[in-house]
Amino acid sequence: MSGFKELVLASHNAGKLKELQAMLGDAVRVRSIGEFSQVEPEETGLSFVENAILKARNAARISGLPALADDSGLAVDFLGGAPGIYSARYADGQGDAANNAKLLDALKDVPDAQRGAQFVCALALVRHADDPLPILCEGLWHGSILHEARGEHGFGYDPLFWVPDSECSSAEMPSEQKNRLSHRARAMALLKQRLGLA
Ligand SMILES: O=c1nc[nH]c2c1ncn2[C@H]1C[C@H](O)[C@@H](COP(=O)(O)OP(=O)(O)OP(=O)(O)O)O1
Ligand SMILES: [Mg+2]
Repeated sequence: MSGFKELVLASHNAGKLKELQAMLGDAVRVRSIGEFSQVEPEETGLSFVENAILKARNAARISGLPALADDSGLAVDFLGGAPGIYSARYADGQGDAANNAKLLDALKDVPDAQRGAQFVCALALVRHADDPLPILCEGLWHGSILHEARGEHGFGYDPLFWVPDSECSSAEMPSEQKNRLSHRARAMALLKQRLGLA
C-alpha cells in the first residue's frame, strides 16, 4: 500500500483476516497481530470508528508497524440497530453459533418486511501508534435476516444474512463474490482510493 512496505492487520478474527488479505492482494506485505500478541484489546468505544482506531493504535504500539483495523458488525432495523458494535459479544462471548441463535430468537415471529439489516465496516489505518490523523473508511451492505441458517462460507452472521440482489445468503456466495460486494469490500475500495491504489 502506498508508502507502506509492511502493514499489520489488527484483527484476531481468522475470517476477517482472510478477507482483508485477499482484498489487499500484493499491494503491501501483510503481517497479522497474532504474530505479536494474542491479547485482544478491550473494545470500549461507542462507535465502530472509535473501536477501529483503538484496535489499530494498539496493534501499531505492539508491532511497531503501521496498522489497519476493522471494526464491524450487524445492525438490525427491528432491533434499533442492535447488536451493532456489540455484534461479537451479543451472546456474551459464546461465539458465532450462539450469536446467531440469539438473533434468530430475537426475530422470532418478525415478518419478512421487518427483517431488514445492514452489515457495517469501519476501517482505520494508523501510520504509528500516536498517529493524530488516522485514515478512516466505512462501508455498508444492505440485506435482511433469514429465518434459518443457509450456507457454509464466510463467518459470523453470514449464514443469516440474505443478500437480495444476489438471491442468496452471504454464506452461500463464493468468497470472491462476497469480497466484491460486502461492507468490508466497500470500505476497502474507499481506502484504496484514498491511498491512490485504485
Ligand atoms: O462479513 C461479515 N460476515 C459475518 N459476520 C460479520 C462480518 N463482519 C463482521 N461480522 C460480525 C462478526 C462479529 O460478530 C462482529 C465483528 O466484531 P469485531 O469486534 O469487529 O471483530 P472480532 O472481535 O471478530 O475480531 P477483531 O476485533 O479482533 O477484529 O460482526
Ligand atoms: Mg472484536
